[in-house]
Amino acid sequence: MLTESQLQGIYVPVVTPFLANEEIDFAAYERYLMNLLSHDIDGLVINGTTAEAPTVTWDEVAEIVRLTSKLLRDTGKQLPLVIGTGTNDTRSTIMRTEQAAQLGADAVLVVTPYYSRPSQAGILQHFERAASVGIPVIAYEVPARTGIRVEADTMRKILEIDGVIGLKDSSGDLRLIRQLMESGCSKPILCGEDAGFYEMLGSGAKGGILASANLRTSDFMDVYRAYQAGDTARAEATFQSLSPLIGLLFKESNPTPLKWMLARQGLINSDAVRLPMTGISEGLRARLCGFHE
Ligand SMILES: O=C(O)C1=N[C@H](C(=O)O)C[C@H](O)C1
Repeated sequence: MLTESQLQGIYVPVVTPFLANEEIDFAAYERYLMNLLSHDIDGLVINGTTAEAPTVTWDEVAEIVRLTSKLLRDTGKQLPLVIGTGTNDTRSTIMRTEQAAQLGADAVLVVTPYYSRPSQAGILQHFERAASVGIPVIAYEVPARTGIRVEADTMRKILEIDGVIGLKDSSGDLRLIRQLMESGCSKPILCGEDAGFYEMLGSGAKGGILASANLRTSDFMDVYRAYQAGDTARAEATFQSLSPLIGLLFKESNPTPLKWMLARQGLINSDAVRLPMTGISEGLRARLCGFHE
């Protein structure tokens, strides 16, 4: 089980490679994951936004988790495995959280319940119930996707729940992390808004869950490690060198640009996504072509 103090560094959210018939391409996933594991990353996130959680079934998630655990065992790597279990329904979130625990997850990622637009009290209870399952919970605030904003005071209360070990903050600005730090929050906050990673480190983030770190992984690690070592000049310069790529990866909905780049580099076989996601535009392709690892 993941502890608060272990929730730091660069956690990479994995993609779900598909075949042309939209089935999961497990062989490609294996190749892609082995490459990722050759880097010194701090953790993996399965079934995040980057994995296309809305269109991947729970049975498929379970298969991906089993394969990932096997590859971790085979390579002797001991990396924390975080599984996304949050939905907009508290009961199904609890069920998935229980199943994630059975699958051997070290923690679960629970997104703010989207679509229903619950009250702040409802959001708090949602996290209380998820945490009551007994596996560590990382709260995930991503208002651009959920359509609802968790108030700083509610988030403070969520982070005070026993069993909630930290926050992935994809709110898109520094207000939430600053308010939480000012209120004395001691639980780790990880950046989930790639373009703001360096600034969030400066505001107290303990690392990031960053889709872009699937590419130029060593450079992302370098930003984090240099920052931790006090070499902010190096961290900032390396991050600046990553910024144009990050900008393009989020020009269209994540993970479609990322999958296109991974396929281009031969790390997965195809950039296929499941509808309603569609492939990237010709214009973005042309711009991404300019990037080489
Ligand atoms: O899958 C994730 O975890 C992430 N999703 C975010 C998003 O697509 O909104 C981006 C972040 O890099 C990680």
